[in-house]
Amino acid sequence: MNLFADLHDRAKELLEPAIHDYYAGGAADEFALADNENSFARLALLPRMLRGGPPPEPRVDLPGAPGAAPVLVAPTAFHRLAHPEGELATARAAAATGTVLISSMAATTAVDEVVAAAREVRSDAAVWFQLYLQPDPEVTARLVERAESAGCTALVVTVDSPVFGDHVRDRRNGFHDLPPGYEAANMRDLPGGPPGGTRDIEMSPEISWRHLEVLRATTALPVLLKGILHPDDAHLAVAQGVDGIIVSNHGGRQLDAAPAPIDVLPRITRAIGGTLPLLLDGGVRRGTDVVTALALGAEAVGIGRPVLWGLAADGEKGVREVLDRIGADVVRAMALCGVRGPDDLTANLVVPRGFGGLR
Ligand SMILES: Cc1cc2nc3c(=O)[nH]c(=O)nc-3n(C[C@H](O)[C@H](O)[C@H](O)COP(=O)(O)O)c2cc1C
Ligand SMILES: CCCCCCC(=O)C(=O)O
Repeated sequence: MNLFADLHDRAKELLEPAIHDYYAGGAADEFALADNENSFARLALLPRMLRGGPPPEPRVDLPGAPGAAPVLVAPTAFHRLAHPEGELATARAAAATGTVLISSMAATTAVDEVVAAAREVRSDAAVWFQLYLQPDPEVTARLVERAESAGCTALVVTVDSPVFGDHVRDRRNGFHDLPPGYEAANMRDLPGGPPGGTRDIEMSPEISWRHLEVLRATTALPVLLKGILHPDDAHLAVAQGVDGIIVSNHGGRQLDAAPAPIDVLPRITRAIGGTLPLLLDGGVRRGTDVVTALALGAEAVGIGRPVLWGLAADGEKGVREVLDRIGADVVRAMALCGVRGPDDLTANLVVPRGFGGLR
């Protein structure tokens, strides 16, 4: 049971089983997928009492997103498979709640339309563009131009996908391609693609820090890396001058042996905390999960699947419900912990659950 269980149930009723499985599934034995939520359940919060003060107002300053909610919409692919309005519905709901939307390169709606939908609702809505670096730098450059001219305020480069994870459910269901009538709309009219058609997204083990250097030389937008788990990579990211890190195991969809992000966050915070913004995603399902991640060094967190469940259950209204629920739950969790906002959250509020009472 979590804050979104009813929306997941409704989404499961409405979605084609193979599409539900694509969204819900993880890689291989789904150990990482399960661990993402279970690791939060293994942590407890030590609340402070009688602190006085106004109700918490959780807002954070992020690259290209001042005063944002501390919960972001993580990039997820193919929203039109969940609802006919797809990414447009997600964008409107995110904008209405002051939530940063990280729009996936694998969206079924082009990024300029996504940003326009968000900005119709709120003129300063922050949309970041998620990017898989492509082996052909010309293709990457064209995608970056698209994101820039759409008005995205940051780029999120996903670095955990040198190959696609082994999605066992998709194999079993024969779900390998987008069904007819859908396209990865950002991949239209790119070099090497079919004339007037969409190019495949390539995941390639060739991609290295050198590609990132080239990218950073071609854009003035802040660049965050998504999918860092090893503290040594966090050091390298700092040395490269990136603008932020999202600690993530891709929702358990890539390396199944990867640890839960919340379990490695303290090491990454110790390694590089304070030098650049750290974000986290994977398994965040309650306000207390958000508070735990912020206490352990994250500035903000992303949620992936719950947004898809809201979208499938009730379009824009359903996504809004998800973002409103988690927003209110964060305020409640902070108030119950006796903190006024993210700045009051420190690692000594977090203890292992069942930590031994008087010991
Ligand atoms: C159906 C689905 C599609 C995803 N597509 C992308 C994507 O296009 N790009 C990306 O960087 N991450 C993608 N992710 C990973 C999410 O950004 C995020 O890391 C993960 O969903 C967070 O975990 P959660 O779903 O437990 O909240 C996807 C995840 C799911 C479930
Ligand atoms: C080769 C298709 C790329 C789609 C990527 C979507 C994704 O990241 C996922 O986890 O699914």
